[in-house]
Amino acid sequence: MGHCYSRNISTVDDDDNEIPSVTAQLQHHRSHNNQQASSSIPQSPAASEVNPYNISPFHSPLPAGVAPSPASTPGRKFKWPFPPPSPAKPIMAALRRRRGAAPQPRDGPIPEDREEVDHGRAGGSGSGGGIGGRLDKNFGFAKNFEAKYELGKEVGRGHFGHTCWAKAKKGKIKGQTVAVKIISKSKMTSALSIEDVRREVKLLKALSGHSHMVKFYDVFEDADNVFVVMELCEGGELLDRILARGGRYPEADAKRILVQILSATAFFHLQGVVHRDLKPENFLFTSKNEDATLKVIDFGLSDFARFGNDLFLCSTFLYMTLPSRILCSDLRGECFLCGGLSSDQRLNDVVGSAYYVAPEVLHRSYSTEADIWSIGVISYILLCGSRPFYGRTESAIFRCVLRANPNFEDLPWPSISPIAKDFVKRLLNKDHRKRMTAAQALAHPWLRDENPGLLLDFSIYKLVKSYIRASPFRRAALKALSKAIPEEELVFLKAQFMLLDPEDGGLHLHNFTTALTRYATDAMIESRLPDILNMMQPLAHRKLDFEEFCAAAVSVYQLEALEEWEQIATIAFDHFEREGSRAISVQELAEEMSLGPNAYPLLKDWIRSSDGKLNFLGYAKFLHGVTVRSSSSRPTR
Ligand SMILES: Nc1ncnc2c1ncn2[C@@H]1O[C@H](COP(=O)(O)OP(=O)(O)OP(=O)(O)O)[C@@H](O)[C@H]1O
Ligand SMILES: [Ca+2]
Ligand SMILES: [Ca+2]
Ligand SMILES: [Ca+2]
Ligand SMILES: [Ca+2]
Repeated sequence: MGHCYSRNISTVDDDDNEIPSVTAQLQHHRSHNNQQASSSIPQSPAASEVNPYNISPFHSPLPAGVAPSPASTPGRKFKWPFPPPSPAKPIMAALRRRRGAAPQPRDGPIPEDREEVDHGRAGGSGSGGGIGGRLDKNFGFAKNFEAKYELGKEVGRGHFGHTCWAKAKKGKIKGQTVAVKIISKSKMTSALSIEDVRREVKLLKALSGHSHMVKFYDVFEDADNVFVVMELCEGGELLDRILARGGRYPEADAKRILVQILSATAFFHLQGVVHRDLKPENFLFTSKNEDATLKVIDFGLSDFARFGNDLFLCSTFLYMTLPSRILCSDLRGECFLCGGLSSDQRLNDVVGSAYYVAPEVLHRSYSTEADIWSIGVISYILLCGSRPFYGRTESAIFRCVLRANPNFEDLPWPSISPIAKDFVKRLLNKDHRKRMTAAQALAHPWLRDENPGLLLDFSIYKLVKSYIRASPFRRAALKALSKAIPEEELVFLKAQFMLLDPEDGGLHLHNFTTALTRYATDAMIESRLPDILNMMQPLAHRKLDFEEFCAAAVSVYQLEALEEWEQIATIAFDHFEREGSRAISVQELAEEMSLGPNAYPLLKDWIRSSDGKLNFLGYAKFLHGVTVRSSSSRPTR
């Protein structure tokens, strides 16, 4: 228990001495699938000895004898068990306990009962959807699917639906072959699951124009199903290609894949959308060609990003569910479970496949950075053929995600370029605030040359918003910091500045608005981005020149993750000391940081007794808007 290690896809399992031939594996796989289809009897431990999942290089996260999910894609050459996308068990178990029901075993099989788990969300009862209740499953979609399309064979299957080949009988795309994802209404057993399907269709439609998003054509329904008609991607899943190669990509090939993944991600993040289920099964190639275009699919777990209003889980709650001491000491703020919300209000969803799930998804609210983590996991797998976080059970994987540092020492890492390693590490930072954004990742020196062009980074908006709403003292601190920004980051900031189309050397509010409008889809309109723009109102009456833009748009957390942080902070502090010359009291400082009197003892240490100014330590902490645990309120970010 608690062992964290990554696995080599192309090597033998400790427990097995020989790798069976590919054909043998396939035969095992087929017979296993048949077995599953013909009988629902759980496998005995004896049966698991011949279970092909035991020889899978992707180790089953399920305990011995527990059959993996039946979801499988026909025609797939290799099929290793990936867990279903809902590591919701810990939260559900804790809720049950809170309601006085018996706890469920912590390391039991991953729940397949989607109806109960409901994508990891609690609160079905609160939202009016109960099993067997009268749910309105009418979406208002067209009803004449059969008149327009001729359905062919199945091309893929997931936990929520299966996808078939089809041919358009009439209309604009007459004669064209398409893919149809068929989602059964019988699986929609709560208002939330219906809402999820509605949102999946809405997002697919809104994001459809981008070159790395699957193209949406049409949507229909009948009494039993919803039919989502989209572009047919004939090249199969990225997962299959990774497996076919034994998991290792030469850097040049990995880069080609990642640039496509990241440009799609930068695009939907700019729209205010988080995918939440980025994994190699959810990227498809348009054709069988080696250099086929990659497309993102499956917005079934997606949602609009929440910006800056994080909710917190308390350590007691987490201690019950994920026994990790790191979590407890790390948590700050108010728990949304104990902090007065009733338990039938919606939890922050815990979604995404276990292997790709970001630490903050496991311990608090999260946003677009969680997708970046998943891309970090994919990058790691592409480059070295192993998973960075591995465990035999779902909670073992989670512990590993929370505690373990991925291995960058063993083979083949010594042969991988340091710049590629730096790239992966900057995606897999456990602190979501220190991770690169998708637009930054595309500008990283490892990818820069592959890159078709820089993209507007939505996170700039968040940073500028908090800068212009910060106190003058804090802005002065950030201005001092901007004098010490390393060249690499300056290049990125300059590019973002130019993308915002400055006038007479500076940016006005309308430059920010116009730049967003240029890229806006229907998704953006429904997202929180318009709220952020509203909060930038103070910029209507002034202008940010490049120097001040740097102070506003630099991420202190990201700088702090750099090896040179100490030097950067020292240079910045020297500037600040010269310019921020006024003496401050503890009360003033607490006010600047919106902290209560509880924080006074701590803030005292930040102020030099000789002259009442911030000391170096205080300056560095002040820059981060550090959270003081004992204080009654949190600073705004
Ligand atoms: N446009 C498409 N073209 C070709 N195949 C597709 C297309 N869309 C989906 N598929 C196939 O169907 C599979 C399932 O689709 P999708 O991921 O949308 O379903 P799901 O039930 O939401 O899956 P999950 O279990 O990951 O939530 C995909 O992994 C892929 O193999
Ligand atoms: Ca459900
Ligand atoms: Ca699948
Ligand atoms: Ca999927
Ligand atoms: Ca899905």
